[in-house]
Amino acid sequence: MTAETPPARLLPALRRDDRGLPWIGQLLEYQHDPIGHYRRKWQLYGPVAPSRLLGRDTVILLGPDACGEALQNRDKAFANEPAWSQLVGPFFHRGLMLIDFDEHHDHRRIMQEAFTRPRLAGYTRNLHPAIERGMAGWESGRQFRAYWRLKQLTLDIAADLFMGGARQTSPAEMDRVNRAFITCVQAAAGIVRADVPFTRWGRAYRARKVLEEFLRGYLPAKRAEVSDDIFSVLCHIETDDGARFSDDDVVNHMIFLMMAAHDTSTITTSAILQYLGQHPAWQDRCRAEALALGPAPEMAELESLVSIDLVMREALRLRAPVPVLVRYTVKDTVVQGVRIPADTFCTLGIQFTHLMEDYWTEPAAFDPERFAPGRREDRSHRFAWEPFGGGVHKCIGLYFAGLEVKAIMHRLLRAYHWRVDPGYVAPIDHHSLPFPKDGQPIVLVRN
Ligand code: HEM
Repeated sequence: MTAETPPARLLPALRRDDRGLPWIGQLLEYQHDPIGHYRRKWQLYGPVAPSRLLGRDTVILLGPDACGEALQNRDKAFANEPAWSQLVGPFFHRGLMLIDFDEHHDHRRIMQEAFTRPRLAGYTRNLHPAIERGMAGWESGRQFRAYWRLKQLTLDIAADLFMGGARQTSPAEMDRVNRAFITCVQAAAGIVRADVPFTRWGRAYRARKVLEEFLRGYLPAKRAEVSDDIFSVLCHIETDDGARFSDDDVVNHMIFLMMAAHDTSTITTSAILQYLGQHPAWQDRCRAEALALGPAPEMAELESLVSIDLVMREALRLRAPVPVLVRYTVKDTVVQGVRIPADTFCTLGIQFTHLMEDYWTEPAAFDPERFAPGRREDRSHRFAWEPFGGGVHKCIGLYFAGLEVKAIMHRLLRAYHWRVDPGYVAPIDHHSLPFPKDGQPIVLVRN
């Protein structure tokens, strides 16, 4: 501590009237209205707020300064594995997000090789046929639930791009694998957190086994032959000094990547669909850009879709697919002058930051121009806009995600137009990642 640094303050005590239910604590209040809950916490305690969740004391970090400190993690006090493993650990263990410090650095260095620009350009070329196949049966003029359609689409894209279509797999087997992924993701919302039959966690333990067996079955073939799907890429990539992934690493990373890639992209595309349906002028503007390109644009062309890019950024702000990050302190640390003891579970309120009036004008309004040159409200603070996280665990797939979302929107806009009631408010389920409970009904009409 320097002479000017004031001594760290103690974490405020949790008020008697702010404890929630026995054991569950404030989980239900969060799930009912996350932003309202965090706003109240911010008013009561400021950026480092005490809470109680599922029988344990928890700290909520609010605002870009507090979240930024944890993400930068200068004193290496915040670890990912002990935090995320409590939410999704048994099902996504040893995925990149659930590895820490030196080991994480080593794995990330290898995985980076799977996301270089030439590789991304290759994935982009494969995206278009996968999207075309996935959207082939979409009807015109009839209502359907957009969220579930898009979820199926992103799963199909992932099967193609990540596993090379898993060519010897029957549709029934692929369906079983897709359902296993969904089951693992849904485990995050489980209250009973053990391998107990008929619970979300119990089902997810069995689903993880399905995924492991499936991927292990393909491993020898993927090791033997080089192809441009991510499964094969993970089998063959190597750093300059010869570091490679073991078979276990490949299986663990594949399971995590499939999970990380599909729900997040589904949430983003479905939010964009809603906002463009409610803002026809933006839809027309985005369509004009999409029509100016050919049917299967290259990576650089997708990157030139300026309006779709602005809309995507705004959708990620308003409906961050990962609204909260979690961390666990492996030693005492200080955030915003408040001492957080070792062994504390912390949540970082990313979505809350995205709606703070200090950094955004009319934060609840859909206004993609706020990201345009000249305004750049996302630069109001280094950590004002963090849908992909920050620091060493920042999303490694963020460019891939942008390309996938733009490729889907490019095809949708060229083929269809649609309207959504301006008064429609998506009824969001906040049990794990935020999704519209009504499946987001929509009518797409062929252009
Ligand atoms: C709109 C889409 C996406 C969003 C909003 C998103 C969001 C995030 C966030 C917030 C993190 C940080 C987690 C933390 O700090 O604890 C993260 C990490 C990660 N994401 Fe994404 N993601 C998206 C798409 C993807 C895609 C498409 C892939 C893979 C192709 C991917 C792979 C990963 C991986 C491997 C990590 C862990 C990185 C590490 O720990 O080093 N994500 N993502």
